[in-house]
Amino acid sequence: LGVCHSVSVTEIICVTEEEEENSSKQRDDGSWRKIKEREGKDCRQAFTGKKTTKKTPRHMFYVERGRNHRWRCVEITFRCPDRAMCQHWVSGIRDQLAAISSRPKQLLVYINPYGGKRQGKRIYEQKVAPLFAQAGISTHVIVTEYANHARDHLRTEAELKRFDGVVCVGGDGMFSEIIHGLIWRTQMDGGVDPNSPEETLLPCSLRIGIIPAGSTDCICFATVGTNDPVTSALHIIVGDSQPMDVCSVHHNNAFLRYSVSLLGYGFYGDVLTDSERKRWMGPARYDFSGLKMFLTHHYYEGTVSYLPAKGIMGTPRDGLTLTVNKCPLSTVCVSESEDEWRTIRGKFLAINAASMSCACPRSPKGLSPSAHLADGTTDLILVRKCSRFNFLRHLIRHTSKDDQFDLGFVEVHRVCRFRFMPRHCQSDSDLELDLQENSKRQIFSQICRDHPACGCTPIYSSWNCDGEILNHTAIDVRVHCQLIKLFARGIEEMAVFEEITNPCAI
Ligand SMILES: Nc1ncnc2c1ncn2[C@@H]1O[C@H](COP(=O)(O)OP(=O)(O)OP(=O)(O)O)[C@@H](O)[C@H]1O
Ligand SMILES: CCCCCCCCCCCCC/C=C/[C@@H](O)[C@H](CO)NC(=O)CCCCC
Ligand SMILES: [Ca+2]
Repeated sequence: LGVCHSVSVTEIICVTEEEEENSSKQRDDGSWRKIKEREGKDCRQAFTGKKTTKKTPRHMFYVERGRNHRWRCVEITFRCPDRAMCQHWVSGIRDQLAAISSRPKQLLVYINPYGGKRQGKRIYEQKVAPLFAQAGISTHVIVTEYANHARDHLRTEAELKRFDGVVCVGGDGMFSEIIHGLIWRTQMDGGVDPNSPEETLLPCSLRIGIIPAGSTDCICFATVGTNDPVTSALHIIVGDSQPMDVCSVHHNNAFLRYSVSLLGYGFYGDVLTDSERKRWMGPARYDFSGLKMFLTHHYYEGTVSYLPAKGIMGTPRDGLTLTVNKCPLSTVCVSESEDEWRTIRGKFLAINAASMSCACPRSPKGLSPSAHLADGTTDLILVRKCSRFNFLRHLIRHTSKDDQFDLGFVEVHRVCRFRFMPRHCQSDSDLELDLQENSKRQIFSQICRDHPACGCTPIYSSWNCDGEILNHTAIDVRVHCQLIKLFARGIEEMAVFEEITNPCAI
């Protein structure tokens, strides 16, 4: 009593009416249902000014915040002796909900039934579909039958005009399929050539929701704050919008792939190559291959050149984390002239470009904790050849509050473009020599597999591009600011429960 409980209209999922009071009753469809009474006390008072009434319960479903950024849908029952007054409230709430134009009404859903622990279909059917139905969202669901099914459907067939958004049920690999389909389609429809690295790409208008059902799910974790299907479904229903950068990756002016999370050469490339052979292990394959590649301790030589970002977007060492929809005021590569480029040659254990924090349950603060999702930059992290002990210190710091960049062999640059050239790729004659050298080394490394201390190292690693292996090692990467939008709002600071305004609402 005397407690004031308020719910923002933007966080109401729906209101429903029951025609009779708290007892078993017959519904129009002939079935029987017991009305549950829950938590209605405070709000019942707000509606009636009286303590108890017994007529015409109205149920309101709304978002309640739990721990660790999790959201739940909870129900409140209102009772009111005055039917007209009650009706007035219900239709008032419904009108206000209908006026929120950012809420999706029709969604195109792709489910990868083989991602993560192969639970995608069950997760969607049991946890997500009932919420969408309750919120009055209609869906067209496609369960994929093969890899790239979703990408190809989006590229050519999907009737995108019918929908307000696309939902991806799966992991980072499935999300990657969705963005490849959507970005490609958007460029084709707008007459832009996605093969040219110099083209300014057209932003995609449809928002994407991620229902996590993969192995790492780092894009969901880093944009919502948790890997929880119900939380993601609620962010979709309330119509959140979070813009996000996308990197295009080219090789010799030919398009290879897009990346939104990690582009990693060396350690993360090798972990991925090794773990792909162990898909049968499920998510544990990354731990196994991670340990193996840590022990293997390969380093790679090459040249990294980059265009530093300029503007007011801070540095990777700021120690700030992304908070709710704080969009950058300005970003950017002020000039793209050649003399702005910087070049670093060396021997690297890892070259990582993190366009967002890459936070995931393995590393709750991520590869680059202050990386912004939507500032048009990526954080280029160079880990030079060092001892196993030092590399372990660097890795362990991803799991604690310690700064993983505060080590002599690690450097980090906020950039909007970069290129990588493996050392042995620099000219055709070099390449021939190196191919010979590489095959010799590979024979050696075969022989020396059990003796990692002897230092045999293959010449090339591979690029891990959001969990997919790239076919080329020499790449040209460019960040496209806010090319896509998610049904998310970044990670909320726990104190910010009241009205949240989006300074760059779209
Ligand atoms: N029906 C399907 N059959 C086989 N592969 C599929 C199918 N649908 C999608 N895929 C592919 O499965 C791969 C893995 O999917 P997903 O990303 O959902 O799970 P994951 O790899 O376990 O998780 P994460 O990417 O988070 O590590 C993706 O590259 C996707 O292209
Ligand atoms: C001794 C303890 C050391 C612990 C060190 C933990 C450091 C973890 C950093 C995690 C970074 C994840 C980056 C995410 C990349 C995704 O785009 C990609 C696709 O899902 N996942 C992987 O490549 C899977 C990558 C898996 C890496 C292990
Ligand atoms: Ca970024």
